[in-house]
Amino acid sequence: MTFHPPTLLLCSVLAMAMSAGLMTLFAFSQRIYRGYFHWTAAQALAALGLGLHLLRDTHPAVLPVANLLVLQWPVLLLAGLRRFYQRKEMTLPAAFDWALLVGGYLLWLSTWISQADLMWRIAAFSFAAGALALYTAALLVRLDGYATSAGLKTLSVALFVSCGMHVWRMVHSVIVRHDPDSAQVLLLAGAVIPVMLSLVMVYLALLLTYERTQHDLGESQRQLRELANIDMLTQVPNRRHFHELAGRLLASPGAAHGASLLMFDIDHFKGINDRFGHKAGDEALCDVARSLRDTLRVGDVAGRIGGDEFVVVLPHTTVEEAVAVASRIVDPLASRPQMPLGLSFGVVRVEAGESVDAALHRADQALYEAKRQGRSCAVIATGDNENPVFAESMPLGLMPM
Ligand SMILES: Nc1nc2c(ncn2[C@@H]2O[C@H](COP(=O)(O)OP(=O)(O)OP(=O)(O)O)[C@@H](O)[C@H]2O)c(=O)[nH]1
Repeated sequence: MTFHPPTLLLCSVLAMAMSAGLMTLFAFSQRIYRGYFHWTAAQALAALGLGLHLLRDTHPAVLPVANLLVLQWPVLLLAGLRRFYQRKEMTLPAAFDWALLVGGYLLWLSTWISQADLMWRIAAFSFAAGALALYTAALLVRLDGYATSAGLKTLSVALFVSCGMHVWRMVHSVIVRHDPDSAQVLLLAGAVIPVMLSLVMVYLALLLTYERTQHDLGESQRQLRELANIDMLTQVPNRRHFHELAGRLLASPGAAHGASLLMFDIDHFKGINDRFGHKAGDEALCDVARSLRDTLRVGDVAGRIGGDEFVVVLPHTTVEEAVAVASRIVDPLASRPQMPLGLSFGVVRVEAGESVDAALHRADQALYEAKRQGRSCAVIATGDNENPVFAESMPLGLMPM
């Protein structure tokens, strides 16, 4: 089978122009990301470069422009990827891309000027194009998102294949140079490579856009969940989320057995707000939350359930051990340089099968009793919710304010 070179070239140009057109159309109808226009420009310029090849027999002077437009493709593709991904993710700076393009182009240009033999000219061009494809593929596989991106994997495979075809084309143009069948195959390869890459590029641009949209959507959902669950001031779970977490914890087999619950608040917090201002009050709340987070183990569940009111569920912990935890929460707050803070605690054991609300109710009564007994202390409540029995308060080392 023989091919008619101008017809083959025209088909390639049309395919590339259509892919550039499709990408442009997509850009105007969808939300696109940074870098997308570089990819579209790479396609359009390569199509233009191939189109100029149609004039090479009648106007040989167009060749230097035509080949530069074809060779730029991997470098503009990388420029787009550098904008799409974080700049720091690429292992080499952009200057390397452009230096390689200039080097490859000058190699072909000097061969074109110095060699009348068409085969050597083809070999030089294939060498430059193959090196650029290999370099681009090597950078892609080192990207952080490579392992999870079908688009990047497809593109890198296409680039490796393209590199292989260029090497094969180079070897054939130099070694099997006078075989007419080979000339046909070389011609076919020269037309197929750009079309293959441009089709992969359309797929990649759509897929990367889709992957980025999915990623952004997941990130927004994560942020929304955080906004709905976490108290923004203190960064501990809010009341609703605490109920969820504590309910799940107490329902888990074994965890409910031997769990304790601590409810505490800052003594005379209203006075702190009134005397030092709301900002100082907010800072006090943040310091309490920090001490709470630093003290808890993995598996403990804490929450801010009111203005200055916090609660903690400690699985596999006796009430005596829970009082020791309370003391550890208070310790750093006692040496606060701005003003020492006093905390009062209600401590209860969570009975097997008991709901979070029932345990909270008893802890609230114990906290009230701790306030009544002079604050800066912990009171353990036993018995049931109707008839709680309060133990003697245990001071937690802070002077009452
Ligand atoms: N700075 C600040 N204050 C808050 C916040 N939420 C609630 N408050 C204030 O916290 C104070 C809570 O005070 P009270 O519940 O009366 O208790 P208290 O003054 O600590 O008194 P005792 O608990 O009896 O020792 C109120 O004045 C609320 O306005 C907040 O997010 N930031």
